[in-house]
Amino acid sequence: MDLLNSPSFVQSVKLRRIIDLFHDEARGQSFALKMSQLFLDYSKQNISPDELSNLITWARDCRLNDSIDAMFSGEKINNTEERAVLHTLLRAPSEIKYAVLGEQAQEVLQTEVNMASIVDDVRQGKLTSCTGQKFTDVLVIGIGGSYYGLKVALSALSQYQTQHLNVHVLSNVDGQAVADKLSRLEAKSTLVIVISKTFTTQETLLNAHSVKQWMLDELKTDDAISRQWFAVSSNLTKATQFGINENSILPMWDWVGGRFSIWSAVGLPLALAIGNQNFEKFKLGAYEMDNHFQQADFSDNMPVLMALLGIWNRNVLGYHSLAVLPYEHSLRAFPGYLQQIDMESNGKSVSIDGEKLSWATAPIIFGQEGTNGQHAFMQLMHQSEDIIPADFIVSLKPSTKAYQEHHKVLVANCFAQSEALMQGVTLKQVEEELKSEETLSLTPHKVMKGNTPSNTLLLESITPESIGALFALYEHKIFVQGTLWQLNPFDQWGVELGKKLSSSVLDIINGKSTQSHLSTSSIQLINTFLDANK
Ligand SMILES: O=P(O)(O)OC[C@H]1O[C@](O)(CO)[C@@H](O)[C@@H]1O
Repeated sequence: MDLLNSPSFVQSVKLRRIIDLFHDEARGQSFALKMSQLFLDYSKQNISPDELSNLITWARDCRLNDSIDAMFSGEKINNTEERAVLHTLLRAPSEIKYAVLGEQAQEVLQTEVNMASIVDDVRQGKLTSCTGQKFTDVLVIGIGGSYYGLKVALSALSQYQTQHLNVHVLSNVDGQAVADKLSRLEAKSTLVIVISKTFTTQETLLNAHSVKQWMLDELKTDDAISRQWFAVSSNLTKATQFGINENSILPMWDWVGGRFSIWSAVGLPLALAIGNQNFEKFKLGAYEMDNHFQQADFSDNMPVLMALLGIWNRNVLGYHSLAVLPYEHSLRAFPGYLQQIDMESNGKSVSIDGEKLSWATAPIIFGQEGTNGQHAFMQLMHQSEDIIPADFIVSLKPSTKAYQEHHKVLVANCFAQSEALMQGVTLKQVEEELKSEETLSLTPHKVMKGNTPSNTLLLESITPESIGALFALYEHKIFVQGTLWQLNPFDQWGVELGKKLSSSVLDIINGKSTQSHLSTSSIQLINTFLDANK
């Protein structure tokens, strides 16, 4: 990755004041881009027009276009798992599905039809529980990619949800999380959906077994499982062995990565909440972003620009984190979702061919809904030595008609924070401000470094389309970065050791084995736990 990284050049860019780049009065306008319901302002990034066009040329020289075509045409770009990466197909029209998948497109389309009819039957009360009740609640059991996209989309589109059906998502294996969920449910009116691509994930299976036992204890008939349980998985055998009726299992395919799977039948709980039409609009918003991504020149291509600016901050300016700041209560889970989709995709140090990489890759992603972050970590972002680039996300229209004044204040804070992060306060400005002698000692404490780069993403309003486009925007940004970092963004081998060791620890805890290659620290912890639970 032969990016411009002569130390003197990098130093000159870091010392440059972003605010000085606005001497070019057209900067605000030229460093902004509108795509359907999204507007991206990247003018507060620490990059000049020439530097950006060099980056774009570099991306072209890296044959990024070929990589994009390879993904959309179904090449097995996930080489370590020998899989294609075709989550985009799930939101594409059927003719494109047939063009890429051939006959298998039939199965995909049939699954969409089956899913849509389940949604209608449940929402219209045609599908009822084993006691004949209409369903009032849906409990989703899944983790990681089988949970996060749903969690975000459900809260983001809460205003599009029917009042008759509450959707709950259970991911963590902590018994308290299970107890909390079940305490709000009645077995006779609860539909359960187990989502697991592999149907082997420890947390999901234990949660599913406990919920199954709860329902059997409550309803005392196996009918409950065959009538009220659905599964979404690529492992139909395991799902049926668990006891779910074969006709109630919706397939996933290995060419859909877990963290990119909300567009598949994994979206069933979302469609149940917002209806089939809104779910189609959610996919349509993403499909529009797919077309933009495939067709727009890189200089006007939102995912590519966000990816390149992220690489500029990471690999040229050496910034190690990215703060994701949604000034939108309904998007409060978005930073967590990005932690999975970005850090599980690009959190790697080996190339797609297995070579050790000599450059940095995925940034550390963190964030919180605005304005909460301002009263938490923004102090560090304004005054610590570390520069932490940020993505601000805000809707122009309030999600609720009430409290209009609140939205003005929210938006004002959002715009103010990106400006404050850029401007900062210099020593001279502080001194000028601090008129009186006695406060002069405060001067150094009030200096704010500024020069922190940021993007601001405006959504016209929170709609299924705009949220679909937002998801697809970040999916493609992450794919472009992984490609230009020459790694495989679609596997996650790094999660395996923890899973393996958790089984060894559990075996010791359950007295099934004493043999362990664990450290004396972990052995001590286990013994302390066992003593406490004697
Ligand atoms: O859908 P599954 O197979 O239960 O996996 C859940 C999650 O676990 C992971 O494999 C990580 O452990 C994620 O990639 C995946 O989304």
